Amino acid sequence: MASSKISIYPSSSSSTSNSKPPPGWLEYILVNYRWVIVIFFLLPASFLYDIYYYTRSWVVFRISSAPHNHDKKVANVQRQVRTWDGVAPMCTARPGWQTISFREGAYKKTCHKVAINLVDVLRIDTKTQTVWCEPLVTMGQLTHTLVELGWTIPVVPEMDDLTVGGLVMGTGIETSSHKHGLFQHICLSYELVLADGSLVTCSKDENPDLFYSVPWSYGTLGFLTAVEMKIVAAQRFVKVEYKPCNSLENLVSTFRAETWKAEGNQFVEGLLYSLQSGVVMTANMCNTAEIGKINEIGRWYKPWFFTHVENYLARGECGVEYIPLRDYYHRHTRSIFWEIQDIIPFGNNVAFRYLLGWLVPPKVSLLKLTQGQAMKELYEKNHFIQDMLVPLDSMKEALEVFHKEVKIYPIWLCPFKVEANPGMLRPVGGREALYVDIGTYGTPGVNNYHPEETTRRIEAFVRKVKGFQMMYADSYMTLEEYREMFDHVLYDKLRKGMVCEKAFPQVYDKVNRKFRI
Ligand SMILES: Cc1cc2nc3c(=O)[nH]c(=O)nc-3n(C[C@H](O)[C@H](O)[C@H](O)COP(=O)(O)OP(=O)(O)OC[C@H]3O[C@@H](n4cnc5c(N)ncnc54)[C@H](O)[C@@H]3O)c2cc1C
Ligand SMILES: NC(=O)C1=CN([C@@H]2O[C@H](COP(=O)(O)OP(=O)(O)OC[C@H]3O[C@@H](n4cnc5c(N)ncnc54)[C@H](OP(=O)(O)O)[C@@H]3O)[C@@H](O)[C@H]2O)C=CC1
Ligand SMILES: CC(C)=CCC[C@@H](C)[C@H]1CC[C@H]2C3=C(CC[C@]12C)[C@@]1(C)CC[C@H](O)C[C@@H]1CC3
Repeated sequence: MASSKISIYPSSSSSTSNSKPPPGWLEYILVNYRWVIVIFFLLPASFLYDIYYYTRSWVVFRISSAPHNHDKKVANVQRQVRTWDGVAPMCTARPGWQTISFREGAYKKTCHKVAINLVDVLRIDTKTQTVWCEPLVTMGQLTHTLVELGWTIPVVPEMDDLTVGGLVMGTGIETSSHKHGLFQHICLSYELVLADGSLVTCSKDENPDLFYSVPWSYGTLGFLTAVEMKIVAAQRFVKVEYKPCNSLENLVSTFRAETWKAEGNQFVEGLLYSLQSGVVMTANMCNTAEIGKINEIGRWYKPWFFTHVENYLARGECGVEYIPLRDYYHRHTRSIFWEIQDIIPFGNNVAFRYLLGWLVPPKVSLLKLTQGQAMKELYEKNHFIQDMLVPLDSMKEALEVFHKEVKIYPIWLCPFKVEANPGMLRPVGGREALYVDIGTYGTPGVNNYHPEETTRRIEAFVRKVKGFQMMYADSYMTLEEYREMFDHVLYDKLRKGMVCEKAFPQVYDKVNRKFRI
């Protein structure tokens, strides 16, 4: 069972078990007792960091100073671009350790850095049901602001430190994506500073080529300075129905049927605990709840969500619960999906939860900053973090491939639709199509795991079924393979037309494993 596997270290059967213990006492502690550093340093630091930023955002939003300052801050970005010396290409000055990505880009060391200090929610318009925000606004900050006012965005990628800018320039997904699409599909317009320092706005109707090329371009067409997004009414609870499945066929058919349902099922999610067992969850927002069925899973003493779901499987019972909306959005936040098992092995122990659960999780950025070389290498050799997006019709085959290649459980399953729009992401068959995100995070349970070769085999499978790879993870594709997976026609045209070639790196040189440290 998933909850028993709590080590990133090679299992005795693993072929990578030749990694030697690292030298130095600090590295020894970091590798063998990482939880000491996490509990005594990272958790308090994460807590203080959150308090500072939440207080600041709250004050700024209340005194409404952000809209006024926005123009000045954008002018500063324009000034930096206009005075760029033209030698090294440009990227944002956000340090690599701060990002929610498995690695840091090597280009951050060589590129000319442009500071984008744009961190605020600008305007919420409940009449037009839109919100304007700056690119460094985080998911936690945005939904915190919106939910208090009775609103939310239709797709809330749930790790709270993900930024609007990162999600627009890369991509974002959540369990409502089968209805609303990816994060970029809930965006109505973007404001950008281009390579020549000009400020443009783009939408479906204004500069549509740019609008459709921004997603998945990773900051290689211009600097994002504001985003306009749809908002929808928030309700108090999410009614979640848990459906345990005891065969792969049953799980796949239940998951697909629930995703295809025209009515209801605002959220659909699957957690697979072995190749033959998992739980499909369907959910809808509501304002009232049945007595005795409310579960505030966000409370600090509650068990990790994936272990809670596993109980339905163990009992073999369907179930219904009413989860407060923000607790639902956060359901995998406290346990960083299931990655926290490796970091605080006793984190789900009831005593720990009651005593220190309120401080969890440590910030991903601080974990990255303090992991050291030895820990980084251990993760590199013995850990696999990937989200592969495959057409729903290929779901069963894909899960079998993952089982053969890495055998990691739980697996996160999240359906989403890809609209037939121009841009990097062309749906299979050229028409709107449903896909599933297969999220695999953990220590491979196979003997022959090799980071590059195994990932390359999985990437080849994903290309074969006309799927996509999420680029925050390590991608080992060649340039030709990458261009086969992502349609570069419009992107190339814009890069030429907007003189981006000298101004920004090409996207492959930012996202490929070769260009990461
Ligand atoms: C000093 C202290 C005392 C506490 N006492 C209690 C108590 O008495 N009872 C109790 O139930 N709990 C208590 N808690 C724990 C608290 O309830 C948990 O931290 C809970 O998980 C967070 O709920 P919240 O709604 O307050 O979220 P917040 O504190 O607002 O947010 C927690 C984290 O989630 C992120 N986040 C917020 N909204 C979203 C969203 N929509 N999507 C993604 N990320 C988001 C934030 O960025 C933040 O990092 C305490 C915590 C502290 C620090
Ligand atoms: N649930 C989900 O959907 C999840 C999504 N992710 C992934 O995480 C990433 C987002 O992480 P986050 O830390 O927020 O973002 P990052 O800082 O990692 O940024 C991602 C990319 O967007 C570019 N970018 C960010 N802001 C701007 C801007 N203002 N102008 C131009 N380019 C910009 C960055 O450029 P530069 O390199 O120049 O800084 C970088 O290439 C996405 O790639 C997403 O796919 C990860 C986990 C979960
Ligand atoms: C829901 C989707 C689409 C993706 C979720 C991905 C996350 C589970 C990973 C994204 C970045 C990952 C990192 C780690 C754990 C898993 C992620 C959060 C670490 C914190 C693991 C410990 C290492 O020392 C640092 C890693 C940084 C990135």
